[in-house]
Formats: sequence, C-alpha cells, structure tokens
Amino acid sequence: MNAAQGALAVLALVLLIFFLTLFIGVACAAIILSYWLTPRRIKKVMERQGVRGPTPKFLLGNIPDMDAIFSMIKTKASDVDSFTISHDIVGRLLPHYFLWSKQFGKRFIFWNGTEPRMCLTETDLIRELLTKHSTSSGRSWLQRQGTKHFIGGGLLMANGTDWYHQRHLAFPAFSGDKLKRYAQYMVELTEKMIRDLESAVRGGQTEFEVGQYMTQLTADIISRFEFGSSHAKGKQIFHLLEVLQSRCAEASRHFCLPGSRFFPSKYNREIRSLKMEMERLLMEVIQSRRDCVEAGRCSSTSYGDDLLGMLLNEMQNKRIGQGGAEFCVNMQLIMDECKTFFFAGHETTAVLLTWTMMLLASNTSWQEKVREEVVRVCGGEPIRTDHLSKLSMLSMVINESMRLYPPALILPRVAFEDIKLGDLLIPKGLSIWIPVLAINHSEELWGKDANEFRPDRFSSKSYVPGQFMPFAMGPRNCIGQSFAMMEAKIILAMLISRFTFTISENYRHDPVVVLTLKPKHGVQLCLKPL
Ligand code: HEM
Repeated sequence: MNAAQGALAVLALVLLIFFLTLFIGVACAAIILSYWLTPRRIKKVMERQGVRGPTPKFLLGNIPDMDAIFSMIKTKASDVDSFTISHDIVGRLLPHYFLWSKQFGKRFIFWNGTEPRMCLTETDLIRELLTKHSTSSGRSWLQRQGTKHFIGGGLLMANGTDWYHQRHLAFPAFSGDKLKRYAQYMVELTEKMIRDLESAVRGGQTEFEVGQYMTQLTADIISRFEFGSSHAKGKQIFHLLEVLQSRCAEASRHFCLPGSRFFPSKYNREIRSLKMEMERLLMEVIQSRRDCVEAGRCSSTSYGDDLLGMLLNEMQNKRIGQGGAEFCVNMQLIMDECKTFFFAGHETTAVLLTWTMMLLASNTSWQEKVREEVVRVCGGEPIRTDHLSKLSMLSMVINESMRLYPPALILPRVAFEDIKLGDLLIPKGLSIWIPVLAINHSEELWGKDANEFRPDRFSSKSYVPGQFMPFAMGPRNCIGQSFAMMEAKIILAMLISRFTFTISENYRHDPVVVLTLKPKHGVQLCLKPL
C-alpha cells in the first residue's frame, strides 16, 4: 500500500467512525426524546391540570401494578361462582380501571411502559374528541406495530389523509342498494346453518355451542362480501389470517424489547411464512380476476362489485386526487383492506350474536316477545330488508346486549397535536383510552339496574351521545355498522322463528377479553325446533 492509499484508508475509517457516532447519537437522542422527555412533559402538563394517577416505574410504567392487580383478580375469580350469570363484569375485566377511577376520579393517567394513557369517561368530552378531532387524533405507533403483520395499513389502522382517502374508497361498498343485495346471501347462508342445526337435532343432538356456529356463519358472510364468487378461497385466506393473528398475539407476549420483531426467532419465522402464504393466496384471487377481465370472460370494464372488485376497479382508475393531494391504490393496500375488513367485521358480529343468544336463552320472556314480533312482522314469509326497521323489540335486545357485552370494549386514540377538549388541554403524544365497557355499566349513567338485562331501557332514545356507542361515533365510527346491524337482525330473527333455546347446565359464565369480549368456554344452548 502506498502513502496515498494509506491516507485514503484512514480517511474512510475516520468517516465511518464519524457517521457511526452520528447515527448512534441521533438514535440515542430519539430514544431519550420519545421514551423519556416527551412522556415527562406530558405528565407535567396533565398534573398542572389536576390529572394524576398511580406512580409509574422507570421504563415499565404501571405494567407491574396492572400485572399484580390482574393476578389478584384471577385468584378471586376462581372463587366466583361461574354457574350464576352475573352481568357485573367491569371489576373482573378492567380491574385496574375499577381501582384507579375510585382512587383518582373520572380522569386519570396510567403508564403502559413509557406510553402515558389518559382514561376518559366524561361523555361530553368523548363526544367532542370523536366528532371534532377525527384527524388530529388516531392510531398510536404501538397499536399500528401490534397489528402490522396481520392487517397492515388497512382502514382500521390508517391515520390522517391516508385514512380519509381509504374511508372514501370503501364507503360505496355500504350504500343502501348494496346492503339490500348482501341481505340476500345473509338469508341464504343463515338458512343453510339452520338446516345443519335441524339435521343435527334430528340426529339426536340437543346441545350446541352456538359461538362456533356464529363464527362460522359470519366468516361465510364476510367472505361473500369481500370475494363474491371466490368466497371459498377467501375462507382459506381468512383461516390463515386467524392463525397469524394468534401467533402475533403470542409473539407480543414473548418479545417486548424494542426491535425484537427483527430477531430471527421461531415466532417471527412462523409469522413471516404465514404472512407470505396468505398474501400468495390473495394474489392468486386477484390474478384470476385480472385474467378473467383480460380474457373477456368478465365485463371488460369491471373486476366485480364485491369489495375486492371495487378496490381493483379503483386501482385501475389509478389515482384519487383530492384537494391537490394524490393517493395511490396499490396491491399492498388492496391486500391490507381485505384483511382489515375480515378482522374488523367478522369476530365483532360473531360475539354480538353469541352474547345475544345467551341473553335471550336466559331471559325467556324476552325471547318470547321477540319471537312474537318476528312472526307478526314477517307473517311467516322469509325475512326481507323492509321488515328489519319494524323489528323494534329485537333492536332493543341487540342494543342491550351490546351495552352489557360490547364487542369493542375500549376505544383507543392518540393526540397528533395539542387538542383543546372542554376545559382540558390534551398535549400531543398523549394516548386517550375510552373504556366503553365501564361507561356501559356505569350506575351514574344508566341507573341502579345498570348491571341488569333490561332491553326496554332502549324503548326511547333517552341516553346522551357518548353514553352508548358500540360502533364508536363521529367520522371515524364503524363503517360496517349498518351491515352488522342488518346481519345481526336477519340471523337472530331467523333463528328465533325456528327454535326455542334455553341455557344448558354446562354453560359457565366467564367473559374474557381476547381483543373482543368473548365467552371463555363458549355458549352452550339447548335448541328445540318449533
Ligand atoms: C357488531 C359488530 C361490530 C361492532 C360492535 C363494531 C365496532 C366498531 C368500532 C367500535 C369501531 C371503531 C374502532 C375505533 O375507533 O377504535 C369500528 C371500526 C371499524 N369497523 Fe366495525 N364493528 C362491527 C362490525 C363491523 C363490520 C361488519 C365491518 C365490515 C364489514 C366493520 C368494519 C370496520 C372498519 C373497517 C372500521 C374502521 C373504520 C375507520 O377507522 O374509519 N365493522 N367498528
């Protein structure tokens, strides 16, 4: 090596050390800023406004306190009689909320690791947040990371202008005309399930775990909604999605260190291969639609009018321009939306139906009232969409079921900028946690009988906005609300007019939270055909 080459090598080494030091310095500064300085600033701003909470531990926040509270509740719960059906479930399912709201009042802050979360239960402030601040608040980084592998950047996890465009893109799938068409296959698929149940009863079976039937039926319905005639492949894809979702949940319990998702661990390898397999199947469905259009077997201008077809048509139109901003629909977004709609629209409806069946089975007078109404409104004919608005008793029962057992029991948001909410200043970066379950069971809002099944409380709309919001509210509410309500009414009306049902002695009342609010051991009912 001559002198010039030596000098060059030294220079390269110096530059390398310089950039490495710079990179490490910037990374450290970013970590200190987001894990230390910003949370401390938020804590101070909230304390100045009188919002306090349990003392957080360094880096871990209140996670150890929550663990301790949950294990204490678990020990107590094992003594609780699960043979009795009690709807008084907030203390069991949100014990940390139960404890801290008593200690610190309606507004308090707790720390999920280094993330400060403010619990908000005041209905006027919730209404203001959800209706006026739909773009200045949204999904947190932590939430998006947690769901990245199975739903990616679909509508549920999108923020800002992306969310705005994605919402507009999906909106036409829920127009009145389209909903009427979906009703046809909802009836068709429910009829098929009823025939299966009837044949099982003829074969001597009397007891059924209805949760499994509801999960299967809602999966069939959402597969038709998304994939039309390719629904069989859709179900295969969604099966993989369910496995992927549970692997992601397991992985998040094992790895909580920053960057752990990059480790070549057993979980991460499995997650990656499941994701690749699922996306390969999705691409096959997409490719067969394209081949169909290119070969002229389908309409040359349309990929179909199910959700997938609608999204492909939009991609064909290339770009959606809005207010100068341009938004591109690409293949990854189409796949993410397909996964998102299955995830958001399948289990939520299945658990709603399962809890409602349990409530009707254990309140036979309401079961009878609803049955009489269905018979009167439908007059023995197959159910149609024009019957649905006349089924008011059934609507009241569904609402009461969603009040006691809301499928989405928490609404989480993070402030992207400083937000003025009533008398509160919410600083940028603060997470807001709306405990829907606790609001739905509040005696202050619903009266002394808040923990009782009393559907007639919904006979008049006497609750204030922000008090009852199973589908959230404001611009970012559930886009599938009408779809879900139509589906629930059709399925329940058809079941109630064909069977009487009672609670089996094998049913154990043990609601648990696994993303949605579920019956831990399923719901066992005895069915008798009418
Ligand atoms: C009983 C059934 C359902 C319940 C209780 C429910 C509840 C909710 C709630 C509370 C949200 C807001 C979540 C949040 O802001 O944190 C939401 C959003 C959403 N739901 Fe539903 N949902 C149901 C059924 C459906 C169905 C059937 C579909 C699709 C066919 C669907 C698709 C979505 C989507 C895509 C979002 C995200 C909307 C956005 O962020 O703009 N949901 N749902």
